Amino acid sequence: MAQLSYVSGSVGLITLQNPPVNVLSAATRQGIMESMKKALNDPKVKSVVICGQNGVFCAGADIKEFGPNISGPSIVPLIYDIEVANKPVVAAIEGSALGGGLELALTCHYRIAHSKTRLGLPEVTLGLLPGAGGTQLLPRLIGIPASLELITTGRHITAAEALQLGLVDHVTQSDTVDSAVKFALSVEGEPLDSRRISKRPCPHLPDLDAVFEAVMQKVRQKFYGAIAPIACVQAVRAAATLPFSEGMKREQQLMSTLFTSGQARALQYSFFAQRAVGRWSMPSGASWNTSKARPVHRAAVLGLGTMGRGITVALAQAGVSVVAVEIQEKQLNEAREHVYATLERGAQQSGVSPSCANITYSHDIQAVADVDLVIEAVLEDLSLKEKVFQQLSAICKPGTLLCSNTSSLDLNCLASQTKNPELVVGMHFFAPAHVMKLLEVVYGSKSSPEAVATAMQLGKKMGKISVAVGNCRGFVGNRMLKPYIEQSYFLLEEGATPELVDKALEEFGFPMGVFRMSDLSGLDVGWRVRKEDGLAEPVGTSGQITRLRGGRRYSPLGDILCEHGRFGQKTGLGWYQYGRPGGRVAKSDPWVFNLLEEYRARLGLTARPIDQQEVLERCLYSLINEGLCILEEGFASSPEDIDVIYVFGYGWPKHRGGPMFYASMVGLATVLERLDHYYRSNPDVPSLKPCKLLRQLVASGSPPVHKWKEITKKIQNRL
Ligand SMILES: C/C=C(\C)C(=O)SCCNC(=O)CCNC(=O)[C@H](O)C(C)(C)COP(=O)(O)OP(=O)(O)OC[C@H]1O[C@@H](n2cnc3c(N)ncnc32)[C@H](O)[C@@H]1OP(=O)(O)O
Repeated sequence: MAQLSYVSGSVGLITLQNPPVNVLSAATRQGIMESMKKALNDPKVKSVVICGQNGVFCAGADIKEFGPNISGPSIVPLIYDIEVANKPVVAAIEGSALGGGLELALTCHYRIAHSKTRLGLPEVTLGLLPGAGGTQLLPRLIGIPASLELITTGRHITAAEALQLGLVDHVTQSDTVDSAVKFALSVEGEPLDSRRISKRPCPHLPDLDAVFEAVMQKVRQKFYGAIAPIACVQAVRAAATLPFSEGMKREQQLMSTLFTSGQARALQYSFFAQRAVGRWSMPSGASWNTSKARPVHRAAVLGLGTMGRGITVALAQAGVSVVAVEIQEKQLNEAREHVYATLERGAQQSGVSPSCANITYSHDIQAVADVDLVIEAVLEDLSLKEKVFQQLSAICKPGTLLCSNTSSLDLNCLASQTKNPELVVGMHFFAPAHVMKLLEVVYGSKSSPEAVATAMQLGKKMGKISVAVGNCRGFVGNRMLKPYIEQSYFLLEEGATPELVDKALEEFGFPMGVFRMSDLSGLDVGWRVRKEDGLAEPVGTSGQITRLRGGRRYSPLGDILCEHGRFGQKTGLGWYQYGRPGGRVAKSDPWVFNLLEEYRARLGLTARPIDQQEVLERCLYSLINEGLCILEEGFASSPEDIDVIYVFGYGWPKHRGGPMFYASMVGLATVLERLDHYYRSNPDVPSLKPCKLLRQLVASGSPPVHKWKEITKKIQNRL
């Protein structure tokens, strides 16, 4: 797991060998310890170079080993043996130096990095802090403000930025190990005291208290409810105020609290879940490892509204050549300007040149004739989309993949309009499409595994986390949102206010509560769908209100708001008031309170006190229940798929893992008991009826999420 070899006469070369990313597993730690001892005891060796095999230095501790019983040597004493070494030790950094990998490099006396290396201390994203001395060493090397920023965000930086910060000594474009060996030879025999970072004082900061106060406030706001960023700030403060050995003790103290926390478990689960969704499968048995993606050199985007523009930007930024089509001349010109400005802004932020040359614009649908893949993003109207798919099928060259960005329509209806339904898949992007990480890749009953593989791969190329899902109403994300929103309306009917519901959800960790979120996305969108479904009937001011529709309880409150022209932020009025159309600051609106009072009076409903616990239980457990139904029916293949969708598309707080993981943390038996309780008092609300899978999981002793598959498989096989 770590190999010592001898090069250039006097250099001991220690190579970490733990593919794919040389994590510091027990065996690797043991290997480093033994190799280091051997090299230091060998009189022929005058200097040491540490590198990683296959072009990757080290991705840090092995996250899979985290738990109560870690075996093998601990990281901290192991890497400090390096710092105290009496021979110069040089880190040859390429690929990645992350977490414990960077801390290993920090205890070396010199750091040489390849220009393409990424460096960082991402422990905070795993619910931890850099607990192998990172919080004490980094501030001594690069100062407190820069360390606070890197440690509390976990951001990966380039070698160029690392050089600028003083984190590495040299950046090379050529062979990193060769450069490091030459460098090691050049410093053999030189004094090392000044190279030992732990011996340096932390650079003085005159307004220390003010800096830490401001950062703490920022962190509390930005990572609401997350404990790791706060511990990171506290640990860096120890570096600024305590001697090194005391600071290390404080780091360990803070780390031990984080290490066993539920938040750390959730975030580490999420790390592996993000990677697991790439190993997709379909009910037919087709999967990622049996299906080959086609290359997509040229793609078209059809319809340049908000979504189409975002998708165009994301494709261009991924280096795909794009044909952007919009039949309305005015909209086409606006889109061209918008896309150009967005690409320019993005290029300025990332320091690369904009990708505008990759895009051609047309108002003629014939322009898509020779592309490899089309993403349709026209208005969410079934008959319009059906017509577009007929046209695409006639125009495109044979084999072109036809994708729809629909968020709710039946993909099979669109596929049935084409000559080759196997080439049709959904690519459901989230607004803004060039920013949001999530992509739902939707397979219809005839979609080929090759089509799914191609859409998944294209998503990855666009920097998305792509999740393959089945074609049910609303797919996975929006389908689960329906009972969540429904419960929030029922809560208003029973006595809650939008403020109370939103506060409970925001304190849980959502960036916005359900009502503020609905105001942002536009209330008219759901209203249109409900009208198409025959649910939203005009209520007016004197009309009869029926709360039972299609045999189940229905709340027309959202429809009533729309009837008053209150569509949310865009009209300046929704569940809140925003001062002007397009305003963003939500203020309570007495009009809404009056409406709720009148509404309850008309229906003979008596408002009762509702607490935050009830809001959370009803909104979240009904959403979780729907997720479990989706798993039961096989429209998602694993709980990880659902959790990734919710964390990356719907603002579910990352440190709570996702709805499925959260349910397992709360206890599936508790979720079942509470749903049973609410369903008993609301028998006309089917989404509160616990699904079969939930009962079965509880009956099987509530296994952890990664074991659910054994049970879902059994249920799905019986369907
Ligand atoms: C205390 C805590 C200390 C001291 C720590 O060090 S905590 C760990 C800090 N390090 C990280 O958070 C780095 C995590 N890894 C990554 O960011 C990326 O994997 C990467 C940038 C290093 C490489 O990215 P990429 O090339 O896209 O590859 P994958 O992400 O797909 O990874 C390949 C497989 O390696 C597994 N992996 C990666 N890092 C770790 C790790 N630290 N521990 C355990 N396993 C790791 C990853 O899950 C992939 O495995 P499979 O999913 O393919 O089985």
